[in-house]
Amino acid sequence: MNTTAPERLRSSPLLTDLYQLTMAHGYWKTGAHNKDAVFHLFFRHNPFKGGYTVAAGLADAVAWLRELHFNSDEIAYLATLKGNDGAPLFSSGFLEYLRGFEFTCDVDAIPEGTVVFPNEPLLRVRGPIIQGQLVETALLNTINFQTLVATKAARICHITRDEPVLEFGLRRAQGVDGALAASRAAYIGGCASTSNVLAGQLFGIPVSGTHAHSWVMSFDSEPEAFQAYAEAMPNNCVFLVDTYDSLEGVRRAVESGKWLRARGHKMAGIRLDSGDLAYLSIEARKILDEAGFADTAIFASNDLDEHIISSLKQQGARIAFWGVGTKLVTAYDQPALGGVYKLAALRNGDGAWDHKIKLSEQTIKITNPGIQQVRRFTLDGEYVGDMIYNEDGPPIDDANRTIYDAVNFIRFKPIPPNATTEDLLVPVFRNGKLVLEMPTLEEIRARRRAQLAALHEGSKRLLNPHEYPVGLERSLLDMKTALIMKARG
Ligand SMILES: Nc1ncnc2c1ncn2[C@@H]1O[C@H](COP(=O)(O)OP(=O)(O)OP(=O)(O)O)[C@@H](O)[C@H]1O
Ligand SMILES: O=P(O)(O)OC[C@H]1O[C@H](OP(=O)(O)OP(=O)(O)O)[C@H](O)[C@@H]1O
Ligand SMILES: O=C(O)c1cccnc1
Repeated sequence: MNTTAPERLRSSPLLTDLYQLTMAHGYWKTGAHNKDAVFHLFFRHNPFKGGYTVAAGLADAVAWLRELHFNSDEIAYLATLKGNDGAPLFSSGFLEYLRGFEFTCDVDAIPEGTVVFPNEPLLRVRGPIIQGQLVETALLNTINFQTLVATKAARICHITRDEPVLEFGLRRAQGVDGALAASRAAYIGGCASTSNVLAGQLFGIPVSGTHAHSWVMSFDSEPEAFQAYAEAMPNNCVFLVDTYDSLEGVRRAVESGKWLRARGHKMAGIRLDSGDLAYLSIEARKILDEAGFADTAIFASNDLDEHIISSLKQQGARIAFWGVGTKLVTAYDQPALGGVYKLAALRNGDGAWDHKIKLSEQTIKITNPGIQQVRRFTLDGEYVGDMIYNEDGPPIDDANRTIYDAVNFIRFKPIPPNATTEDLLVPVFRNGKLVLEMPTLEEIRARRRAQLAALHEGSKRLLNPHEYPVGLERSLLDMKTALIMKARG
């Protein structure tokens, strides 16, 4: 077996489900492969029972699409696959087609860092159906996970407010790629730094860290450990105080803090990693303040998430830096976003679009047709509703901006006429060529910050958040209803 360069592992066209290739073979064989189609990527529920979601992962999706071609190793591998009769799974003609494959679609997407909601297309692919189909799995893989973790990070950071959240997840993340993607997404979502040094090098995320229990345990006593650390790392001193007795540990840290101060350095912090973090942080704060170390910060870690942090704050915890690992990078309480990718339109022989819906017993799973765009309405700096409309439909009646719930049509909301508008999907690829100047991570973070600031507090609370209004434009609703009626005979 060939060893493949690690970069190719992440950009390979074989990063897909086999069925995408069997369908591609089918489209090619029936000659339908170049029919123009439109697909949308969306999710049906905000994760973590929350009121919003933060889009992330587009940069990786774009990187994958830019590299989309089949090299000779990949074609050779596909040629080895056999059907259940022992004959080759794919015909040599199809493999030749793949050898010359070029991505020529138009892609529009909602930029990373944007606050998004259920049923909104995060990404839209328009072009030959064989291409739109072949990219499904990789797009879902990159966008689902990073969107999930960026949202988790945003929820945690919303609760800590201005107090920095340090992402400590590498050791518990889902493998190497999961860790890197999680560090990137966590930074987009609002974390201040990562402990993952490779993510620091690759993405330019600030790195930070303290020390572990093993450092303390490797000395005969805790004071010796702190003193040796102060001497070795005088400009990065956060002492982990809970190896034996947390409050006694704080008193011992103060002694090394005095040593640091006498030499012009600073005891940056102490870290609590077990026990009652509210009580211990309050007591530690008193010890530090009384010893003249008011500028020494208290760091805390230990299986934290937004709910525990919220409770700790209610208990008056005096924690200034929050180290969060496992529950952030694994999205512990909801390990998948559930984003899907669905066909919405197919061009017919007359050159017009045939709009498609998928029916389901579950109303929520009935897809929305159209060539969708999302229009966001803002009033006095606050988002008041999002309208999903069909770019192929009649012009939007600006005098009637009512949005209709996609699942329950009798729920609707009129949008005030003086609300300003912004269309969220922007061109990313045109005819297979990248046309979007990709934003930096800092720009993405700034977008997330501004977006969350414009979202009503009620949508951001942890418990029973307000459901942000998202609905269909009237003519799209009418089209959806007609398609459902037609499909049901
Ligand atoms: N005051 C508090 N209120 C709510 N949750 C807390 C509080 N203090 C700590 N926790 C959380 O409780 C969980 C368990 O902490 P607990 O003190 O029971 O065990 P621990 O400190 O992890 O024990 P170990 O010594 O095995 O590390 C952790 O997720 C921690 O963040
Ligand atoms: O708790 P997390 O949010 O995942 O944050 C990272 C954890 O990793 C380290 O613990 P370590 O690997 O030493 O394990 P332990 O604290 O569970 O003993 C650190 O002390 C944190 O407790
Ligand atoms: O720097 C730290 O304190 C750290 C890093 C990784 C995991 N836990 C803690």
